[in-house]
Order: sequence, then C-alpha cells, then structure tokens
Amino acid sequence: MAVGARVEIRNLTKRFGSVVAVEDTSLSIEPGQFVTFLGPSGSGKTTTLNAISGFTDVDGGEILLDGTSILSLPAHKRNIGVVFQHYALFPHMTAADNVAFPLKRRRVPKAQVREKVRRALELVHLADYGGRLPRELSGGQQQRVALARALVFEPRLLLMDEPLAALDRRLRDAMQVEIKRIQEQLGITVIYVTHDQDEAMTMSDVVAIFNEGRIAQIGTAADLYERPADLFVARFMGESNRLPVITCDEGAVAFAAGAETLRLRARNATEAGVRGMLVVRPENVLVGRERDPGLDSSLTGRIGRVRYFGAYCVTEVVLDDELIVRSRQPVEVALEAVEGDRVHVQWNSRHALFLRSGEGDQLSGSASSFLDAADGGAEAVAHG
Ligand SMILES: Nc1ncnc2c1ncn2[C@@H]1O[C@H](COP(=O)(O)OP(=O)(O)OP(=O)(O)O)[C@@H](O)[C@H]1O
Repeated sequence: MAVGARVEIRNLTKRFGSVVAVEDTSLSIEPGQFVTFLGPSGSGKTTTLNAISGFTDVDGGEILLDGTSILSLPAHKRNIGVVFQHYALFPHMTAADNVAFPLKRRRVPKAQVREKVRRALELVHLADYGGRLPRELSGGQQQRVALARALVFEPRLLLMDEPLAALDRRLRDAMQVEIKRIQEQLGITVIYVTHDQDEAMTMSDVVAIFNEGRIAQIGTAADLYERPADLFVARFMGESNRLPVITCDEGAVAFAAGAETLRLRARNATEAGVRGMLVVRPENVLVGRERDPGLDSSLTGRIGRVRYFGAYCVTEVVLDDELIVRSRQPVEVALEAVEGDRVHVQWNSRHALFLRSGEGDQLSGSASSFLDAADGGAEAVAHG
C-alpha cells in the first residue's frame, strides 16, 4: 500500500510577465492529508498545483517531497498522479490501455501491467469496462478512468485540478464520496483544486484559501467558517451578513442605522476608531415581532423577500437605510411574516465577529453592500 508523501512549499513565487500568479507562498502538507486549494478565478491555485506537478517552472522558492527538492526533476520523474477537469484520455485507446500508459512509459514488465491495470480499474469500480473506448463511457466513467490512470503507478501524492467541474451535481456528489474512499483506502496525500466551497468543506482535512497569489488562511473548514482571519475569507466561505461599522471601544462597535447610530456588541473589537465589518452568519440571525431577551444584539427593519427552500427559509429584513440582513432558519422556527411587516433582527454577540477593512474591501459609507454569497453562490448584495 502506498503511504502519503509529505509536501513542503517554501516561498514559492511564479510570474507570467508582469502578472504575479503566486507570491511568496509557503505551505506544509502532512502525509495522507487531503488538502484543498479554494479561491476565486485567477488566485493562483492551478499555478501552484502545476509548480508541484512540474508542468510549470517557478521563479523562486522551493518544493520538497518527503524532504527532497523536486524542482530540478522533469514532471514525469516526480512520480505524482495528476487528474484534470477534462479527462485527457487518449480517444483511440481503450480504458485499459489508457490506464496502462504510465506503466508502459515506466517500462513496467507486461505481466505486471495487466495485474496493475486490473487492480486500478477495480479500485474505481470499472473492472468490466477495460475494453471500452472513452467515447463509449459516460463523463463520470471517463473521469474514473483518468483517476485509475493517475493512481496505477502508485504515486504517494495525487493532484486534482477541478476534476468534477464538468459533471452534473448528482454525479459530482457521488464522485466526491468515491474520491474520499479511494484516498482513505490508499492513504495517499491529495491536493485538490476547486471553486466549489461545499466540495472543499466536505472533502478536505485542510482548506487553503487563495487570494491574489497568496494563501489568505489555511485551516479546517470549521476554522475558516467560524474564525475567518479576514473579510476576504469570511466572504468566500459561506454566506455572511456584513454590517459596516466602526469600533467604539473594547467589545463594541457603532453602526449607522439611518439617522441613528447604534451600539452593537463585538467581543473581538479592541481599540476604538477602526473601520470594518461586523460579520454575522444568516443561520445565527433570528427574526421576531418582539425583542428576544436571550439575544443581546438587535436592529429593526421591515420584512423583504422570504424564500422557501423546503428544509429552511431565508428571510430578508430591510433596515431603515435600505441595507438587508438575511436570516436562514428551519421552516418551523422562521417567523411567518408578510413583506413590509416591522420586525426585529437579532443575534447573540458571540456569533458576531468584527473584521477590519483591508485594502481590497469596498467600504463606501453605510450604503455599501454587506451581504453576499461566495463565488457562484446565491444572489444579491445591496438593496435598491
Ligand atoms: N500560462 C500563463 N500565461 C500568462 N498568465 C498566466 C498563465 N497561467 C496563469 N496565468 C495568470 O496567473 C494568475 C493565476 O492563475 P491560476 O490559473 O493559477 O489561477 P486559478 O486560481 O487556478 O484560477 P482558476 O480557478 O480560474 O483556474 C492569473 O492572473 C492568470 O491569468
């Protein structure tokens, strides 16, 4: 059985002309870990992956596999399995011949090739499909052949670049489970690139959030969701309500609600006068006709759009200055309300996090948008 490789990236830098695709990035990956690179388009995920696989050269830094530099080795000598979004199978070769290809290139004796190909196809549940051409296989089956081909030479590290992006939702869910099963069965290290935060959250031991060629934060899905290091991570991981605020003193921020300035609690606010956002997840926001004495933070507004999703409801509350706060609650908990009803939006301050504005954040006064979803997620930011 293969055992996973340890991967060490130190101060990696890669430029394409004047574009800095990866900037001074460092990362340590433990043997057998499943690490996902998540981030917006153009943030450097693929370039980092390609630097590891050897498909791209680098301008600076070091990449070590089990303590040994691999940068001077050509891609095919690194012994790393790679799967891309587009299966890249040879169309004129059967599934079995496709899987055999890396072994033949490594001059593995014929008798061993047959046995290894059989085992690899079995691993991806395609034992009976070896004789088919790629065009005679579904998208999901082709991707499984690509996976078998990447695993057949028993690499200790597998790189996957959006391998499921071309598949439909149901097939993608099934393949996520398959990939996890295979990774756990083999014990190999996996680095996985995706745009899809659900995929990242369900599959990974560790998620690295990329932003403009750097890693903004690395941690478990729960770390990133519950303790985002900055506004970029908070916005990228899940949905969030974000209220533009300014800190007033320890544990409190000021929020301009129309003509009024309200004081809201924010445990992690320290010195006064810092601009930023108060971040509260929609699942921690309750909407009620009365103030709930158990919740220490409250704003008033009018019911906007209410959407029903079967298991839960999303209620939008429009504040006086036309900002929207969104609440997501199980249907039986959600307030039955009609558009225009006057209500309280409330939360417990232990669920509110103050995050200072960074250079890239939009903070154009109180009318700035403060509610959005991650890349490709739900809609809508500012109201009106
Ligand atoms: N071969 C190339 N030539 C020129 N610029 C490139 C090349 N490859 C990548 N870049 C640029 O480098 C930056 C990082 O690209 P990269 O493909 O690593 O991002 P990504 O996070 O993988 O994006 P996506 O999710 O869209 O694949 C981008 O600005 C991109 O335009």
